[in-house]
Amino acid sequence: MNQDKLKEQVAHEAVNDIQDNMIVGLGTGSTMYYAIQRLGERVKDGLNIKGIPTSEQTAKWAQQYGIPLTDFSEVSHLDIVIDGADEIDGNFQLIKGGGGALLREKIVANATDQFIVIVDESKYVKTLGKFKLPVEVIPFGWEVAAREIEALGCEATLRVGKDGTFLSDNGHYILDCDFKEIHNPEKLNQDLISIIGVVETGLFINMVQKVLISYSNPEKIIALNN
Ligand SMILES: O=C(CO)[C@H](O)[C@H](O)COP(=O)(O)O
Repeated sequence: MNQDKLKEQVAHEAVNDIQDNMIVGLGTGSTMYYAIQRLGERVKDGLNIKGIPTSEQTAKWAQQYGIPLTDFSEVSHLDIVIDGADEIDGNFQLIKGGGGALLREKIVANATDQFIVIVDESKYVKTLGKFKLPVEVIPFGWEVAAREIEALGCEATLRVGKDGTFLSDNGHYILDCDFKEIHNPEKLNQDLISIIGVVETGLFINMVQKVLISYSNPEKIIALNN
């Protein structure tokens, strides 16, 4: 089974957890696309929910599929948040931000006690770090922040989009940081966040309640509860 099919299956499984009257955090990325599509079908069939999107792209998809949206001016707690990830390890620690939405994703995930992560088998790793860690930084003086980040033991590359330097939905830059292997994600997160100019990191530490992983051979979805 190809990776897209695995993403679709795990996304559909997660949407089964959504019930009437919930406020739902909607993550970002290609796995979430399938979840939004499926959730839109359930809304069409009468499910009454409101979503909070973690990116402009997710907001567009949600509107396209008829999912009513709300925001933090109306809501302070979310009943459930569903999101993809770039890597997850056996301690439920994550790397996110491949799509550049890590800041809003972390704000939304922090507002629930039901943060559900949906991944295909390729994302479940022994040690984090093969995927370059996204770190969101203020554009002014980003070079200084990058040098301090590199002093922690990585190569930091400024992310480029199709129109030049990539800008997050918040108007910030993203540095993709190649640490190769991250053995103490909690400490690294602390070290990074203490650098002036760093807005947020793609390390999601001790935030996940449940992960759903789709496998192809044999075909199955495994739920791991934290
Ligand atoms: O963190 C993210 C976006 O900022 C995504 O959840 C992550 O990049 C996974 O994306 P995909 O489902 O497309 O593989």
